[in-house]
Amino acid sequence: MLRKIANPARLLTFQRTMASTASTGPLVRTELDSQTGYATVILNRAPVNSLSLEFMAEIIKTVDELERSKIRGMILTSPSSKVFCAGLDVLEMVNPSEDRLRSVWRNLQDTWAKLYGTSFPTVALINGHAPAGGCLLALTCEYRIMCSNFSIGLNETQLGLAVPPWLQKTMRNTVGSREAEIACIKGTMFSSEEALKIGLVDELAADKGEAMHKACNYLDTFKNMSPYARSATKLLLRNKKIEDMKRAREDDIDRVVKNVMNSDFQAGLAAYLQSLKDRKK
Ligand SMILES: CCCCC/C=C\CCC/C=C/CC(=O)SCCNC(=O)CCNC(=O)[C@H](O)C(C)(C)COP(=O)(O)OP(=O)(O)OC[C@H]1O[C@@H](n2cnc3c(N)ncnc32)[C@H](O)[C@@H]1OP(=O)(O)O
Repeated sequence: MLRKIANPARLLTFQRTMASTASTGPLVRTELDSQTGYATVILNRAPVNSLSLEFMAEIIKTVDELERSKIRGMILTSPSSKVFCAGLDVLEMVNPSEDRLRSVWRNLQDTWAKLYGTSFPTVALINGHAPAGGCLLALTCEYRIMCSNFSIGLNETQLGLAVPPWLQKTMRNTVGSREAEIACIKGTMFSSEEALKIGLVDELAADKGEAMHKACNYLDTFKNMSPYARSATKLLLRNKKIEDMKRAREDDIDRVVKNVMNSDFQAGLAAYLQSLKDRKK
Protein backbone atom coordinates (compact mmCIF):
# COMPACT_ATOMS: atom_id res chain seq x y z
CA MET A 1 0.00 0.00 0.00
CA LEU A 2 1.12 3.49 -0.68
CA ARG A 3 2.01 5.82 2.15
CA LYS A 4 -1.02 7.69 3.43
CA ILE A 5 -0.78 11.39 2.73
CA ALA A 6 -1.93 13.63 5.55
CA ASN A 7 -3.93 15.96 3.39
CA PRO A 8 -5.36 14.31 0.27
CA ALA A 9 -5.95 17.74 -1.24
CA ARG A 10 -2.18 18.02 -1.46
CA LEU A 11 -1.96 14.98 -3.62
CA LEU A 12 -1.57 15.85 -7.25
CA THR A 13 -1.91 12.98 -9.63
CA PHE A 14 -0.56 13.27 -13.15
CA GLN A 15 -2.30 10.82 -15.37
CA ARG A 16 -1.73 10.07 -18.99
CA THR A 17 -3.60 7.58 -21.07
CA MET A 18 -1.52 5.49 -23.37
CA ALA A 19 -2.55 3.61 -26.43
CA SER A 20 -1.88 -0.12 -26.72
CA THR A 21 -1.74 -1.07 -23.08
CA ALA A 22 -3.26 -4.08 -21.40
CA SER A 23 -3.15 -2.30 -18.01
CA THR A 24 -6.07 -0.52 -16.52
CA GLY A 25 -5.34 3.18 -16.24
CA PRO A 26 -2.17 5.01 -17.23
CA LEU A 27 1.08 3.09 -17.67
CA VAL A 28 2.84 5.29 -15.14
CA ARG A 29 1.15 7.06 -12.24
CA THR A 30 2.79 9.81 -10.29
CA GLU A 31 1.65 10.93 -6.87
CA LEU A 32 3.22 14.11 -5.62
CA ASP A 33 3.19 14.98 -1.93
CA SER A 34 3.44 18.73 -2.10
CA GLN A 35 4.32 18.95 1.60
CA THR A 36 7.56 17.02 1.20
CA GLY A 37 8.04 17.50 -2.54
CA TYR A 38 8.49 13.73 -2.95
CA ALA A 39 6.95 12.03 -5.97
CA THR A 40 6.01 8.36 -5.94
CA VAL A 41 6.25 6.97 -9.45
CA ILE A 42 4.13 3.84 -9.80
CA LEU A 43 4.93 1.57 -12.73
CA ASN A 44 1.55 0.31 -13.85
CA ARG A 45 1.82 -2.06 -16.78
CA ALA A 46 0.00 -5.18 -15.64
CA PRO A 47 0.62 -7.98 -15.11
CA VAL A 48 4.40 -7.73 -14.53
CA ASN A 49 5.54 -4.24 -15.61
CA SER A 50 7.48 -5.64 -18.55
CA LEU A 51 9.19 -2.87 -20.49
CA SER A 52 7.60 -2.33 -23.89
CA LEU A 53 8.63 0.48 -26.23
CA GLU A 54 5.61 2.59 -25.23
CA PHE A 55 6.03 1.92 -21.51
CA MET A 56 9.65 3.07 -21.57
CA ALA A 57 8.65 6.19 -23.53
CA GLU A 58 6.17 6.92 -20.77
CA ILE A 59 8.77 6.49 -18.03
CA ILE A 60 11.09 8.90 -19.86
CA LYS A 61 8.28 11.47 -20.24
CA THR A 62 7.41 11.15 -16.56
CA VAL A 63 10.99 11.83 -15.45
CA ASP A 64 11.15 14.87 -17.75
CA GLU A 65 7.94 16.14 -16.21
CA LEU A 66 9.29 15.62 -12.68
CA GLU A 67 12.49 17.51 -13.55
CA ARG A 68 10.35 20.45 -14.67
CA SER A 69 8.24 20.22 -11.49
CA LYS A 70 11.36 20.65 -9.33
CA ILE A 71 10.48 17.79 -7.01
CA ARG A 72 12.69 17.04 -3.98
CA GLY A 73 12.85 13.27 -4.45
CA MET A 74 11.41 10.29 -6.27
CA ILE A 75 10.36 6.84 -5.10
CA LEU A 76 10.04 4.28 -7.90
CA THR A 77 7.74 1.35 -7.20
CA SER A 78 5.06 -1.01 -8.47
CA PRO A 79 1.43 -1.61 -7.46
CA SER A 80 1.94 -5.39 -7.69
CA SER A 81 2.40 -7.53 -4.59
CA LYS A 82 4.84 -9.82 -6.45
CA VAL A 83 6.69 -8.04 -9.23
CA PHE A 84 8.63 -4.76 -9.28
CA CYS A 85 9.44 -5.10 -12.99
CA ALA A 86 9.93 -8.30 -15.02
CA GLY A 87 12.48 -6.66 -17.33
CA LEU A 88 12.17 -6.06 -21.01
CA ASP A 89 8.92 -7.24 -22.57
CA VAL A 90 10.16 -10.51 -24.04
CA LEU A 91 7.58 -10.22 -26.81
CA GLU A 92 9.55 -7.23 -28.11
CA MET A 93 12.30 -9.72 -28.89
CA VAL A 94 10.22 -12.35 -30.69
CA ASN A 95 10.98 -11.99 -34.43
CA PRO A 96 10.91 -8.20 -34.19
CA SER A 97 11.15 -5.82 -37.11
CA GLU A 98 14.62 -4.35 -37.09
CA ASP A 99 13.27 -0.79 -36.85
CA ARG A 100 11.16 -1.56 -33.79
CA LEU A 101 13.98 -3.48 -32.11
CA ARG A 102 16.30 -0.50 -32.63
CA SER A 103 13.69 1.80 -31.10
CA VAL A 104 13.16 -0.57 -28.15
CA TRP A 105 16.85 -0.67 -27.43
CA ARG A 106 17.23 3.10 -27.85
CA ASN A 107 14.38 3.62 -25.37
CA LEU A 108 15.98 1.23 -22.90
CA GLN A 109 19.24 3.19 -23.15
CA ASP A 110 17.32 6.44 -22.69
CA THR A 111 15.31 5.09 -19.76
CA TRP A 112 18.54 4.13 -18.04
CA ALA A 113 20.20 7.48 -18.83
CA LYS A 114 17.20 9.55 -17.79
CA LEU A 115 16.73 7.80 -14.45
CA TYR A 116 20.47 7.55 -13.77
CA GLY A 117 20.99 11.26 -14.35
CA THR A 118 18.09 12.80 -12.42
CA SER A 119 18.91 15.99 -10.55
CA PHE A 120 16.70 14.88 -7.63
CA PRO A 121 17.40 11.98 -5.25
CA THR A 122 15.88 8.64 -6.22
CA VAL A 123 14.94 5.52 -4.30
CA ALA A 124 13.85 2.19 -5.78
CA LEU A 125 11.22 0.60 -3.58
CA ILE A 126 11.57 -2.96 -4.85
CA ASN A 127 8.38 -4.61 -3.69
CA GLY A 128 8.65 -7.70 -5.89
CA HIS A 129 10.88 -9.62 -8.29
CA ALA A 130 13.29 -7.55 -10.36
CA PRO A 131 15.01 -9.64 -13.05
CA ALA A 132 17.14 -8.16 -15.88
CA GLY A 133 15.61 -4.83 -16.96
CA GLY A 134 13.84 -4.72 -13.56
CA CYS A 135 17.23 -4.82 -11.87
CA LEU A 136 18.40 -2.16 -14.34
CA LEU A 137 15.63 0.21 -13.20
CA ALA A 138 16.56 -0.39 -9.55
CA LEU A 139 20.26 0.19 -10.30
CA THR A 140 19.59 3.62 -11.80
CA CYS A 141 18.32 4.84 -8.43
CA GLU A 142 20.64 6.19 -5.74
CA TYR A 143 19.24 3.98 -3.01
CA ARG A 144 17.46 0.61 -3.06
CA ILE A 145 15.08 -0.78 -0.48
CA MET A 146 13.85 -4.29 -1.13
CA CYS A 147 11.00 -6.23 0.45
CA SER A 148 11.92 -9.71 1.66
CA ASN A 149 11.28 -12.95 -0.23
CA PHE A 150 11.87 -11.71 -3.78
CA SER A 151 14.70 -12.00 -6.29
CA ILE A 152 16.81 -9.50 -8.20
CA GLY A 153 19.66 -9.72 -10.67
CA LEU A 154 20.97 -9.30 -14.20
CA ASN A 155 20.02 -12.72 -15.58
CA GLU A 156 20.47 -11.75 -19.25
CA THR A 157 23.13 -14.36 -20.01
CA GLN A 158 20.68 -17.04 -18.85
CA LEU A 159 18.40 -15.81 -21.63
CA GLY A 160 21.12 -15.72 -24.26
CA LEU A 161 21.67 -11.96 -24.13
CA ALA A 162 24.91 -10.12 -23.45
CA VAL A 163 24.83 -7.49 -20.69
CA PRO A 164 25.76 -4.14 -22.32
CA PRO A 165 28.86 -2.30 -21.06
CA TRP A 166 26.96 0.67 -19.58
CA LEU A 167 24.83 -1.68 -17.49
CA GLN A 168 27.85 -3.72 -16.42
CA LYS A 169 29.44 -0.47 -15.22
CA THR A 170 26.37 0.45 -13.20
CA MET A 171 26.44 -2.97 -11.56
CA ARG A 172 30.20 -2.65 -10.88
CA ASN A 173 29.69 0.75 -9.38
CA THR A 174 27.10 -0.71 -7.02
CA VAL A 175 28.51 -4.05 -5.89
CA GLY A 176 32.20 -3.79 -6.83
CA SER A 177 34.13 -5.32 -9.72
CA ARG A 178 34.49 -8.89 -8.53
CA GLU A 179 30.86 -9.45 -7.53
CA ALA A 180 29.64 -7.68 -10.69
CA GLU A 181 31.82 -9.74 -13.00
CA ILE A 182 30.68 -13.07 -11.57
CA ALA A 183 27.03 -11.99 -11.29
CA CYS A 184 26.83 -10.66 -14.88
CA ILE A 185 28.59 -13.65 -16.43
CA LYS A 186 26.57 -16.22 -14.52
CA GLY A 187 23.32 -14.26 -14.76
CA THR A 188 22.81 -14.75 -11.03
CA MET A 189 19.45 -13.99 -9.48
CA PHE A 190 19.89 -13.02 -5.80
CA SER A 191 17.38 -13.39 -3.01
CA SER A 192 16.59 -10.15 -1.16
CA GLU A 193 18.90 -11.25 1.68
CA GLU A 194 21.77 -12.13 -0.70
CA ALA A 195 21.28 -8.83 -2.51
CA LEU A 196 21.68 -6.97 0.78
CA LYS A 197 24.81 -8.94 1.58
CA ILE A 198 26.60 -7.98 -1.67
CA GLY A 199 25.32 -4.38 -1.60
CA LEU A 200 22.98 -4.73 -4.56
CA VAL A 201 20.31 -3.29 -2.29
CA ASP A 202 20.87 -0.98 0.67
CA GLU A 203 18.12 -2.04 3.06
CA LEU A 204 15.48 -4.71 3.45
CA ALA A 205 11.92 -4.15 4.58
CA ALA A 206 9.27 -6.56 5.83
CA ASP A 207 6.57 -5.00 3.67
CA LYS A 208 5.80 -2.08 1.41
CA GLY A 209 4.70 0.17 4.28
CA GLU A 210 8.03 -0.24 6.02
CA ALA A 211 9.88 0.19 2.73
CA MET A 212 8.04 3.45 2.06
CA HIS A 213 8.96 4.71 5.51
CA LYS A 214 12.62 3.89 4.89
CA ALA A 215 12.51 5.48 1.44
CA CYS A 216 11.21 8.73 2.93
CA ASN A 217 13.91 8.57 5.61
CA TYR A 218 16.55 8.41 2.87
CA LEU A 219 15.04 11.38 1.04
CA ASP A 220 14.71 13.30 4.33
CA THR A 221 18.50 13.20 4.74
CA PHE A 222 18.65 15.84 1.99
CA LYS A 223 15.96 18.06 3.46
CA ASN A 224 18.31 20.73 4.71
CA MET A 225 20.89 20.44 1.97
CA SER A 226 21.29 22.75 -1.01
CA PRO A 227 19.62 20.92 -3.94
CA TYR A 228 22.22 22.55 -6.21
CA ALA A 229 25.27 21.12 -4.41
CA ARG A 230 23.60 17.72 -4.10
CA SER A 231 22.61 17.37 -7.72
CA ALA A 232 25.83 18.88 -9.07
CA THR A 233 27.84 16.32 -7.10
CA LYS A 234 25.62 13.47 -8.30
CA LEU A 235 25.91 14.54 -11.91
CA LEU A 236 29.68 14.96 -11.65
CA LEU A 237 29.77 11.36 -10.42
CA ARG A 238 27.38 9.99 -13.06
CA ASN A 239 27.51 12.15 -16.19
CA LYS A 240 30.63 10.58 -17.64
CA LYS A 241 28.98 7.15 -17.66
CA ILE A 242 25.94 8.60 -19.43
CA GLU A 243 28.13 10.35 -21.99
CA ASP A 244 30.11 7.13 -22.55
CA MET A 245 26.88 5.24 -23.21
CA LYS A 246 25.65 7.91 -25.64
CA ARG A 247 28.93 7.92 -27.54
CA ALA A 248 28.78 4.16 -28.04
CA ARG A 249 25.02 3.81 -28.40
CA GLU A 250 24.88 2.98 -32.13
CA ASP A 251 27.43 0.17 -31.72
CA ASP A 252 25.44 -1.07 -28.74
CA ILE A 253 22.23 -1.11 -30.81
CA ASP A 254 23.96 -2.90 -33.71
CA ARG A 255 25.23 -5.57 -31.32
CA VAL A 256 21.77 -6.10 -29.84
CA VAL A 257 20.16 -6.36 -33.29
CA LYS A 258 22.72 -8.98 -34.28
CA ASN A 259 22.16 -10.85 -31.00
CA VAL A 260 18.35 -10.81 -31.15
CA MET A 261 17.93 -11.43 -34.91
CA ASN A 262 20.12 -14.54 -34.68
CA SER A 263 18.15 -17.76 -35.27
CA ASP A 264 19.79 -19.55 -32.34
CA PHE A 265 18.69 -16.73 -30.05
CA GLN A 266 15.14 -16.89 -31.45
CA ALA A 267 15.02 -20.67 -30.87
CA GLY A 268 16.25 -20.18 -27.28
CA LEU A 269 13.69 -17.44 -26.72
CA ALA A 270 10.84 -19.69 -27.93
CA ALA A 271 11.97 -22.35 -25.45
CA TYR A 272 12.21 -19.73 -22.71
CA LEU A 273 8.67 -18.47 -23.38
CA GLN A 274 7.41 -22.04 -23.28
CA SER A 275 9.17 -22.58 -19.94
CA LEU A 276 7.42 -19.49 -18.52
CA LYS A 277 4.09 -21.00 -19.55
CA ASP A 278 4.98 -24.51 -18.30
CA ARG A 279 5.84 -23.16 -14.86
CA LYS A 280 2.17 -22.39 -14.39
CA LYS A 281 1.00 -25.96 -15.07
C1 LIG B 1 16.25 -5.98 -27.15
C2 LIG B 1 17.12 -7.03 -26.51
C3 LIG B 1 18.28 -6.47 -25.81
C4 LIG B 1 19.23 -7.47 -25.27
C5 LIG B 1 20.26 -6.85 -24.44
C6 LIG B 1 20.59 -7.50 -23.18
C7 LIG B 1 20.66 -6.98 -21.96
C8 LIG B 1 20.41 -5.63 -21.56
C9 LIG B 1 19.88 -5.49 -20.17
C10 LIG B 1 18.52 -5.01 -20.07
C11 LIG B 1 17.61 -5.83 -20.80
C12 LIG B 1 17.41 -7.04 -20.45
C13 LIG B 1 16.61 -7.96 -21.21
C14 LIG B 1 15.43 -8.40 -20.39
O1 LIG B 1 15.00 -7.74 -19.48
S1 LIG B 1 14.74 -9.84 -20.89
C15 LIG B 1 13.44 -10.16 -19.75
C16 LIG B 1 13.95 -10.84 -18.57
N1 LIG B 1 12.88 -11.15 -17.67
C17 LIG B 1 12.62 -12.36 -17.27
O2 LIG B 1 13.25 -13.31 -17.64
C18 LIG B 1 11.44 -12.50 -16.33
C19 LIG B 1 10.53 -13.59 -16.73
N2 LIG B 1 9.39 -13.63 -15.83
C20 LIG B 1 9.42 -14.24 -14.63
O3 LIG B 1 10.40 -14.79 -14.20
C21 LIG B 1 8.12 -14.21 -13.86
O4 LIG B 1 7.10 -13.85 -14.72
C22 LIG B 1 8.15 -13.23 -12.66
C23 LIG B 1 8.62 -11.83 -13.07
C24 LIG B 1 9.05 -13.77 -11.55
C25 LIG B 1 6.69 -13.10 -12.11
O5 LIG B 1 6.17 -14.37 -11.81
P1 LIG B 1 4.60 -14.53 -11.58
O6 LIG B 1 4.11 -13.47 -10.68
O7 LIG B 1 4.37 -15.95 -11.19
O8 LIG B 1 3.94 -14.21 -12.99
P2 LIG B 1 3.91 -15.11 -14.30
O9 LIG B 1 5.19 -15.78 -14.52
O10 LIG B 1 2.67 -15.95 -14.25
O11 LIG B 1 3.74 -13.99 -15.42
C26 LIG B 1 2.49 -13.36 -15.68
C27 LIG B 1 2.38 -13.13 -17.18
O12 LIG B 1 3.42 -12.21 -17.56
C28 LIG B 1 4.21 -12.77 -18.60
N3 LIG B 1 5.60 -12.28 -18.45
C29 LIG B 1 6.43 -12.49 -17.44
N4 LIG B 1 7.60 -11.85 -17.65
C30 LIG B 1 7.49 -11.23 -18.84
C31 LIG B 1 8.36 -10.39 -19.62
N5 LIG B 1 9.59 -10.08 -19.21
N6 LIG B 1 7.91 -9.94 -20.78
C32 LIG B 1 6.66 -10.23 -21.23
N7 LIG B 1 5.76 -11.02 -20.53
C33 LIG B 1 6.19 -11.50 -19.35
C34 LIG B 1 4.11 -14.26 -18.35
O13 LIG B 1 4.46 -14.99 -19.49
C35 LIG B 1 2.65 -14.39 -17.98
O14 LIG B 1 1.89 -14.29 -19.18
P3 LIG B 1 0.59 -15.19 -19.40
O15 LIG B 1 -0.32 -14.89 -18.24
O16 LIG B 1 0.05 -14.77 -20.73
O17 LIG B 1 1.06 -16.63 -19.40
